[in-house]
Amino acid sequence: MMKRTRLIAALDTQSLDQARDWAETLDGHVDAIKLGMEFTYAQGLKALRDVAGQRTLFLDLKLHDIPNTVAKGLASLAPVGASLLTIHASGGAAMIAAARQAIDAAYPPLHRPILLAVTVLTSLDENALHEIGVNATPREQVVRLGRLAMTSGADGLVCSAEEIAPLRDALGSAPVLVVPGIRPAGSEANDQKRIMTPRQAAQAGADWIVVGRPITQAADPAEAAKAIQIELASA
Ligand SMILES: O=c1ccn([C@@H]2O[C@H](COP(=O)(O)O)[C@@H](O)[C@H]2O)c(=O)[nH]1
Repeated sequence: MMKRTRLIAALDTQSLDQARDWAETLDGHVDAIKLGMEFTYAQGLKALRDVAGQRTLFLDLKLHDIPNTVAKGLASLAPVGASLLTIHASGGAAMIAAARQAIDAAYPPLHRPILLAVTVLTSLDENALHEIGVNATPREQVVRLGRLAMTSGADGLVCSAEEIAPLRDALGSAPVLVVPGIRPAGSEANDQKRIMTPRQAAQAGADWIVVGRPITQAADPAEAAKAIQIELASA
């Protein structure tokens, strides 16, 4: 039987009141909330715990530094109690391995977060990759970085829905695949370049999808989340 694709709402705001309000409004309509650098830099770690409460928290800080710094950074995040955490796969094998070790050492075994490596940001297309000196298609680069990340100790990957099938072909069912760049039909792409609908991502085999503005900027965020859940359930 196919696993259900779960919905993470990205609560991208600097405001504590706004994040709390969205989290409460979306209770029962989403499976997890995402807080990232915008909220964390503005409000700090204690506010992450306040907003998350008993909810499943995807803490998307995308750590990318030398191995020692990433390891210490992840250890410092342990009190937040996030269920999913991100680092950049392009930080390299030693950095990813150091992140793995830090999580195994600093987090209690029953509360270890899923360590996700971001492959190629969903805001990048092939031209943008060429501009930063990567002469590969997003698909080739995602599979290359995905393989590196999984052999270095990551539990899963952040990718666009376009790369789910090639990643499954290359790496099988083991990686947890978390997929942003999701746009319900008819909604604006904004700064995202590699996008698919919730249904397409679910059909391709996403474990989780991450949806921000199509929910938070909707006239009725709870209705927008409900519509996405209906789309996921019927995929
Ligand atoms: O490659 C990536 C990695 C992370 N994100 C995050 O997902 C959400 C998407 O928000 P939308 O408003 O639905 O575009 C956002 O928090 C990003 O930081 C991503 O988009 N792409």
